Amino acid sequence: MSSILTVKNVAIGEGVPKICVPLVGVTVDELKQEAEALKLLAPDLAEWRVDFYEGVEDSAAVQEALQAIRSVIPELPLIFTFRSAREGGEKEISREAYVNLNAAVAASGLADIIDVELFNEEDDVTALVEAAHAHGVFVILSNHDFHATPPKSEIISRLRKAQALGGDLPKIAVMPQSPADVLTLLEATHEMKSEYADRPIITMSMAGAGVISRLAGEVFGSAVTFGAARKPSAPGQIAVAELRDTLNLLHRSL
Ligand SMILES: O=C1C[C@@](O)(C(=O)O)C[C@@H](O)[C@@H]1O
Repeated sequence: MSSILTVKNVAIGEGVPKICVPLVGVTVDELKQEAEALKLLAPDLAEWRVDFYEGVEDSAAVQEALQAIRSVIPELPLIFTFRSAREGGEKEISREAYVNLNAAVAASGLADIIDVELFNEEDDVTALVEAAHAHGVFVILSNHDFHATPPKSEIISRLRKAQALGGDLPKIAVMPQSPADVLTLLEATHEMKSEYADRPIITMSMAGAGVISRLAGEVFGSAVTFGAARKPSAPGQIAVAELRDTLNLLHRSL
């Protein structure tokens, strides 16, 4: 597999890390307004965090919102993400609902990438990866620790598992308790990228201390960085314009 993943015209894994902006609206109207505001920021990708949406448990309402978002940003690669409460998201839904939700969106042709949490039943993960790929949809296999930073070996082992299970973009977000934890995430990223990954990976250390990891992906090996429009979807996301300036500054220095 190539170490670059091209989604619409965006080459993930090449050059400057790609900027993704999350949509976190509760209603369809809010989502439309957010999508309009996001368009002006011209990010490389958008992520719909469906766990914030009031209609998340109603499949017709999810399709309606997805169509509304798509009508505003038809060309932008779109990630569909239900982030569970146990991994820092807004809600918890049943195992069956999670699988059905993601499978329906993968089949709809309205999202380019679905985010599947690695720590689901392995059968569910494999089934969702297969279903997505059957529809030409890519998969982020993700893991989040909102409390701590696991040891380097554990971070690498989770990213390798995500790759082994067929995730097109293995991803991990961890919380630093100290500057040393940020270094652990950066070292794990660099080692994964240089020793094991045959595809782009996404990593970040969250909150203020971790901001450096959202800026330095091109140096250490993370291909996508999440920036905030109005409201961040996780601690440590910075505004898109500042993010872009810093990414470009680092790119020019390399
Ligand atoms: O997993 C991620 C990364 C993230 O948690 C962050 O820290 O930027 C933000 C989430 O919206 C996204 O799904």
